Amino acid sequence: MATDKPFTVLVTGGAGYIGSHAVLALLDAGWKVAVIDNLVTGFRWAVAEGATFYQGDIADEALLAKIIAEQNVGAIMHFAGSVVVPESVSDPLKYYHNNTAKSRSLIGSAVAGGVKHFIFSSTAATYGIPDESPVREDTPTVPINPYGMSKLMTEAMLKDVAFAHPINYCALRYFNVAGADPEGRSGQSTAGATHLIKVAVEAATGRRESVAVFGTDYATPDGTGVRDYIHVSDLAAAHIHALETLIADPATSHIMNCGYGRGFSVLEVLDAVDRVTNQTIVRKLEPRRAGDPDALIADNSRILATTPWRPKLADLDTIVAHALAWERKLAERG
Ligand SMILES: O=c1ccn([C@@H]2O[C@H](COP(=O)(O)OP(=O)(O)O[C@H]3O[C@H](CO)[C@@H](O)[C@H](O)[C@H]3O)[C@@H](O)[C@H]2O)c(=O)[nH]1
Repeated sequence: MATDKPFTVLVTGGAGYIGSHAVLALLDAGWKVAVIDNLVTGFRWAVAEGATFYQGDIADEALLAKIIAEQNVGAIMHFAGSVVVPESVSDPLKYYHNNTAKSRSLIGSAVAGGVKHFIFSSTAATYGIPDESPVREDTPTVPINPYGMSKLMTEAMLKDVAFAHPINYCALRYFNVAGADPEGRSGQSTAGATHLIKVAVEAATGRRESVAVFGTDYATPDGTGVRDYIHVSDLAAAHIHALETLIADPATSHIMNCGYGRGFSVLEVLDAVDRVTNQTIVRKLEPRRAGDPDALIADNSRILATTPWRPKLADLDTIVAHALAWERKLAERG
């Protein structure tokens, strides 16, 4: 595609769930895209054809230097990392290695290669169990697991590096990411997923017998946990708006929540899945899962005020319908 964009965007983890959607959104917006992914949890087929693919490790400094030079990389969107919260509790060093140490190496490669812009995939897990919801960016960050801390440490590195070197950054703190590309080009494929909407559509397509409802005694209207579910394609679009805002104004906000500012309970999500599929999935009421806050909803006023990003796919049934369509596609593939 002909492009008026000034440089290539390098997407780390572009074969993964969120990264592959960012690649699609960048290509759709006319950006030139390169992807680096080690394919440990990502899939080669998830990388859109228009992107130049490099299989390798983000901490491979020689490879990064080569990619940055030969692709004229001016921005990095950094998604690569480990993302399973309970695993981060049982194997914290894996998270400090994959998410923190390797990010340190990648940021070093960006500075050495003269990359000017860095968009970082951060998380609402940096807030831990906040005292109040909606959560603002200046709500204290007190992660309750190594996953959240590994991301918060990377935010801290970026802040210090951006002060010392000619690179600017934006860290996007995601709330609960769900759904799939509306055109069916990508989706969430990880086996053994634990995320509610993924689990629920697996049940709706016969890959599981039931869905556990973890806790019915939370301080929420129906007693089940409330989360701010954001469509993965809206999230991908937020990255492009963050990048374009950063290019226009390097002093723009460096931390932005990504959510819709509204929440749904576990039971409301399961009801949506029933509505969309016209069936009733089996609910198993179980005790609370360790470390789950009652409610986690983004205050998204900063990203709305700072960038032109606006939610387009916020309807819960739409999110579920897209997740379901992708799940059916996976089932057909076997
Ligand atoms: O089988 C399930 C799975 C989840 N839940 C509940 O559903 C809600 C959402 O859970 P889940 O989809 O697992 O997401 P979270 O635990 O909210 O964590 C997400 O949001 C975090 C940010 O706070 C990110 O860091 C994590 O990567 C991301 O998984 C919570 O109330 C869970 O207790 C169930 O009741 N049954």
